[in-house]
Amino acid sequence: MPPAPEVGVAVFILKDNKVLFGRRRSLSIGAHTYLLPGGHLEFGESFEECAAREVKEETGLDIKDIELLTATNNLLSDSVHMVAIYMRAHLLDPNQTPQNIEPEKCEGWEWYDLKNFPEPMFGPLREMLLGGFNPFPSDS
Ligand SMILES: Nc1nc2c([nH]c(=O)n2[C@H]2C[C@H](O)[C@@H](COP(=O)(O)OP(=O)(O)OP(=O)(O)O)O2)c(=O)[nH]1
Ligand SMILES: [Mg+2]
Repeated sequence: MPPAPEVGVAVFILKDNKVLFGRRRSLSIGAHTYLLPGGHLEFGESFEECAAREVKEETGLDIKDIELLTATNNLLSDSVHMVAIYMRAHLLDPNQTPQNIEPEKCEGWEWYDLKNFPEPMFGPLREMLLGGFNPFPSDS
């Protein structure tokens, strides 16, 4: 039997007109590419709870106004089928700055303008962004 699909939750944290990305170290999926903060959905968690937990664990940031945006469904390798749930959120305290809490996994977190997003971007995210996906609220 092939392994079951996994569920990942990733968060577009919006600050002014920028979004937070971090470049992944050589471990695991998406090695050396830029990803949003996020991780696997745990048993019984809501998407919002998972988003807040992963963002806190990886960046130390507290977020608010956590909302569902979209999902992707990708075969990332022969053995990994990932359903990724994309959320957006704002900083609870706009003056808070991200910390690199898992330096063994991530090179560091930076704010980027999506018109000029960093490369190499994680494949499924690059497809979304090149396709014009906009995580910002339409009234912003
Ligand atoms: N972090 C993150 N994961 C993403 C994104 N897009 C996407 O498909 N994923 C998928 C691939 C990842 O392997 C999967 C889970 O995230 P992760 O790899 O960061 O997992 P993690 O180690 O932080 O968390 P965990 O397994 O310890 O719960 O979600 C994204 O933009 N950011
Ligand atoms: Mg992660």
